[in-house]
Amino acid sequence: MPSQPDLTAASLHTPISLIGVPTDIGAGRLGAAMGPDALRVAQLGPALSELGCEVRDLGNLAGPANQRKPRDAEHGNLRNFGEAVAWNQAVHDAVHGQLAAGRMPLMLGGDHSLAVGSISAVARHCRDTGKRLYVLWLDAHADFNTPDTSPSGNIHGIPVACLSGLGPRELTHLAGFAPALGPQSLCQIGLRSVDAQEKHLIKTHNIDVFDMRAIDELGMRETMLRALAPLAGCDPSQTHLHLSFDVDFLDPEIAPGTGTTVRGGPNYREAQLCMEMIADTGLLGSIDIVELNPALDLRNQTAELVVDLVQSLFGKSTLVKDLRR
Ligand SMILES: NC(=[NH2+])NCCC[C@H](N)C(=O)O
Ligand SMILES: [Mn+2]
Ligand SMILES: [Mn+2]
Repeated sequence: MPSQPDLTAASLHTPISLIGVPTDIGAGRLGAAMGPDALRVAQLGPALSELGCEVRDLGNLAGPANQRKPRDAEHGNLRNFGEAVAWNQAVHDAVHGQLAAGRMPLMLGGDHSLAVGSISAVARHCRDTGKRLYVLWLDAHADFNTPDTSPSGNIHGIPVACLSGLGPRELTHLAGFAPALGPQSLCQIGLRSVDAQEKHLIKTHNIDVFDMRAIDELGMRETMLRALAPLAGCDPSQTHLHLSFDVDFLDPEIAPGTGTTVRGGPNYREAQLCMEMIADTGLLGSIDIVELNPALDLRNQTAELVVDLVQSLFGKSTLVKDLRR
């Protein structure tokens, strides 16, 4: 029997701020800008209140309009660069403000480019407070392209590189320093579609990766034990765990509502176990939910699944003999 986690730990009691980021400026197709509302329709806020969390919905951030442009040689051959920078500045400021106020920011995306802003803000907060930062990146993709290697020019494919200090200064230095994230502070799980040059970068940067082959071989339990091992024994008051959850991490059979599906992802129970083991750490300090695309969803089923999984991050459990939940 594994030792029981201390469920009185901080994260269960940290008040939550929902922050809508209605943009798909970094994605190849339109629709993720409607993600925040789909999560609200699926009752994300009430689902967390039901678990005893204090939840405040701060509404949607404002940002530039979705004027989609072609790749632009002046901006590293990326698409919609200026707009993505403006959105990320807004995200950075909002997240930093909520953390400073002692609240847990939960981003309702929006495409994955927003993670540059959110994680930069978390990194800045951790530097200000002397906390140790650890990021779990759940995704079918590595999002480790640079402007030079990106096959698409889509900015949602480059956030991990930007956070690692590779990319345009406007995105690498949002926190005021770079890199926002050292390789020891990042672990990627669920990868199954990684471009050749991304593989090279992951290797040279020595990023911890549990790809789908690892999950197949180890199972989700052992994968998560290993992914969370660097946090063993950490003092909750000195440690900040950030979860960046790309909906395409999930198998498209259960989560069709996202723009870049890749088959062969975690199933419902594997995803639940993953969330429950993250919850058990008691260290969760901030979350991105990204790439939900209601235009591609079926009767909001992907949004409802995400709400179900987020409930597991906050203590909903299938453990029968644990009366604390
Ligand atoms: N956040 C995502 N869904 N990213 C998909 C990235 C796909 C591809 N690697 C690219 O750079 O364009
Ligand atoms: Mn992805
Ligand atoms: Mn992603």
